[in-house]
Amino acid sequence: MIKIAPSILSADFTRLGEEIASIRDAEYLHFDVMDGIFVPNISVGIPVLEAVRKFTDMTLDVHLMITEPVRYVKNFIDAGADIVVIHVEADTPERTAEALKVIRASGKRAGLSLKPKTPVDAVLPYLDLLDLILVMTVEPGFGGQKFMADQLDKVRYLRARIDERGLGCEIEVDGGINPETAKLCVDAGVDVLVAGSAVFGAGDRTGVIRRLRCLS
Ligand SMILES: O=C(CO)[C@@H](O)[C@H](O)COP(=O)(O)O
Ligand SMILES: [Fe+2]
Repeated sequence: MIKIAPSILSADFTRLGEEIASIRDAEYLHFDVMDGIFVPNISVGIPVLEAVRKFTDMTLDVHLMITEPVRYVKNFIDAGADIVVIHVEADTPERTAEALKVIRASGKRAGLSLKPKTPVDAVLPYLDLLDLILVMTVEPGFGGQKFMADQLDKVRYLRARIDERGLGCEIEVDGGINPETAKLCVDAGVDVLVAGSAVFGAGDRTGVIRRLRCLS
């Protein structure tokens, strides 16, 4: 069963509660955090995550696009994150492993993401520490960009490595996902589809979530 993770980056922040209520058919709520350094944009952070946590019991999938995330992973867990995804490019290998261990030691799910230009084998040393790998299918920083189909080779490669080792790690894709590109991702072996503009740009949220699951 494919999981859908609407990204609230594309939601109407003046009506955030209603927007979250409109996507309760989805499995995860994707929460993008940008620091203006790791990516050329700044989004929302800990106080907004705390407010979202109070409002919903959905699984909160927090995508940290920040440098040296080990400094803040505990704060995001305390604010209510269920899954904390950091970037493999954001710190040294030692501190990346340390951050992943902190997440798991807190009883939360640990994720690692890679940017389009990062080789797929960058995440392999961390496989035993991971509950989720997030393959970026756009350059991180902005919603509404065009899907990069060449990133699906990474998905196929990771699917094979995860399955041959019998791991439970999920593969998530993020960027430019709509009902057409969702089908390509699912065929390549993706478990979780992040979608921002495709979900929040649609009037019928239930219908678009169903179409993203490739059910109709
Ligand atoms: O992490 C990011 C962007 O950096 C994403 O989660 C976007 O928010 C996805 O938006 P769409 O491409 O689906 O509009
Ligand atoms: Fe994201």
